Amino acid sequence: MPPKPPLPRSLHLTAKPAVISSPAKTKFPHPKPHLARYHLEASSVPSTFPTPPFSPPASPKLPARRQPAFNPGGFGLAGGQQSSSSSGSWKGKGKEKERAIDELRKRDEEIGRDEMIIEGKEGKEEAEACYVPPPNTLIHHSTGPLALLYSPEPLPPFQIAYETWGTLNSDRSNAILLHTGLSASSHVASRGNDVSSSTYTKPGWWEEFVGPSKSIDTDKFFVICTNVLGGCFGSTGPSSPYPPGDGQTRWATRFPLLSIHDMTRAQLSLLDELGIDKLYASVGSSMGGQQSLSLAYLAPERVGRVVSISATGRSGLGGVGMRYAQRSVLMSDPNWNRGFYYDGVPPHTGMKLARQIATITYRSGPEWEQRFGRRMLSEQVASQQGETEIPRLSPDFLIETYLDHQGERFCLTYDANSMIYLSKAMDLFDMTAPALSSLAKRFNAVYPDLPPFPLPSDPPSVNVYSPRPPSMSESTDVDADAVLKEVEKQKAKSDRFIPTSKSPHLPELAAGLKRLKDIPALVLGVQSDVLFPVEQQRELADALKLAGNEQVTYYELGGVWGHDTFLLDVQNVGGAIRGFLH
Ligand SMILES: CC(=O)SCCNC(=O)CCNC(=O)[C@H](O)C(C)(C)COP(=O)(O)OP(=O)(O)OC[C@H]1O[C@@H](n2cnc3c(N)ncnc32)[C@H](O)[C@@H]1OP(=O)(O)O
Repeated sequence: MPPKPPLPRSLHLTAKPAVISSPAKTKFPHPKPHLARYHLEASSVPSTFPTPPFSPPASPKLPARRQPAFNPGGFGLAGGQQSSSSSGSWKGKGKEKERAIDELRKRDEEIGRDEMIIEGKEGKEEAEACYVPPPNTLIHHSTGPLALLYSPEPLPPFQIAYETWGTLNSDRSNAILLHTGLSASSHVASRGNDVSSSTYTKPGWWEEFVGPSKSIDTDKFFVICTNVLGGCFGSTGPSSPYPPGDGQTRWATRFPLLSIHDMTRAQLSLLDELGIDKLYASVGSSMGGQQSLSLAYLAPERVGRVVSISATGRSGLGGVGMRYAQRSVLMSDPNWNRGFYYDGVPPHTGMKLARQIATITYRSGPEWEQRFGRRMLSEQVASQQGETEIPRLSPDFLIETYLDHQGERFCLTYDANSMIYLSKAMDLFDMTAPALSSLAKRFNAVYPDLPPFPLPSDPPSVNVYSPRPPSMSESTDVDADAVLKEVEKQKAKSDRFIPTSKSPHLPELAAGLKRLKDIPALVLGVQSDVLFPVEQQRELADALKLAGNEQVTYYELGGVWGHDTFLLDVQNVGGAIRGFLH
């Protein structure tokens, strides 16, 4: 058995106040082998990059199509007329369609991206081929509809795609549920479902973290990862058939607005099917960290440990603004067509630009200083040809070509509507007591017969899977005074507590997280993260402690990888998880 990776040396277990690790110690050059090949000779510029002069991509002319009523919240079925007519929107317009596809193909050939070109057969939705779930994905079918927090209409019976690694032990006590970030599939690692016989060896997005003897050791744990509700890799989402079972067309923006709590309630349905009463741990990064906290809130008795990496207890407005900018550029691509693009050409340009903005929030300026400096493509071309360098308007700084490449690589591999819905769900995430109470109030009033959405002050026995306690049946009103009183109580406590966080929201977040007070928690943040800044990590860790949780482990990492550190830093992030789980 290979030796276990050592525990990170640069990490500090947080005493009170939190100890901050010394600033960036990340080794550079970048340790990833495939980057090593990205030297600065012009010859190493990826062939996928357009060569100068850079001509603006021609927008394929789409045939006019009936515009569905825009209905992003999914309330009612205003866009429903689309369902019968949309697949026919290309009908009788074969030439126009061919021309549009030809133009797209020409453009893709120009930039050497022919392998990504839409492979759709005549009459088949082209976008579909690009985001199929991994072949070994398992599907959980819910037994009933899912009542949603922001919609008066429940989601009809849904499905959740998932993969597993390792073996569930006889008392079903070794299960770890991994929650993904925004755009990932359930494919965390290769050889899922049955390690010994699985031949599906494509590396997953946490390949170095999950496996036999790795940080999340599949010799010891039974690991489950789902594609999130609203995603596009096998779980029900905006690209799923609508009406369900009909298969004629897609939900598109008729899909109801989702909350992170809806996603985790959908996961509970899978845990029920697998017969797992209590998880050994709920682990997630970024949006996955939000899910991890949500699950622990909704079902504290079912979560043995909670891990939140580069996430937050309440979405900060810096992140909300950046995600809004991404959605704005995407939605202004005419091909987005108010979300009804499944029978036509997908919003390639909008997705590409949105991903460029996203990438800026995933990494960091200091990383790019080290990785690219102020070097330019024109410099390389000129030096190769013995000419004087002339800067270009088109992407020239290597950071520009990098962002261009990231956008290009992503834009047809993920569903634009899934991106919009999940990014909005991240924005809406707020675990402060007033926010949770108002969600509970709305949900419990709309669904008086269902198990309740718990109030922050409820004991663990009040949860989203047990019958509504009789005491709650009389009134679904939230006692606003009680919420305020709890916040005041936390405020008074915070005078005696020495927090590292300067957040004015600490007392209300602590009041919201009271249900997690008995669950050992790992909170990990990264100093160079601009999306979920380290202040939000301190806020979360401090709020948990203020709520009475005496088992909070807090790590703050240096390094330049920003938000994506959770995908890259196997030693420190992986080591912290391993130490916490054992
Ligand atoms: C919000 C949430 O909930 S979660 C968000 C999480 N983050 C993400 O989704 C981002 C996902 N990131 C990735 O997928 C990354 O590829 C990682 C983290 C897996 C690996 O990162 P790195 O090893 O640093 O590679 P990175 O992707 O940055 O760069 C490598 C690619 O860029 C290309 N590249 C590097 N420099 C340049 C450049 N100057 N110009 C053009 N292309 C470049 C390389 O050729 C390579 O291309 P390829 O992947 O097509 O072979």
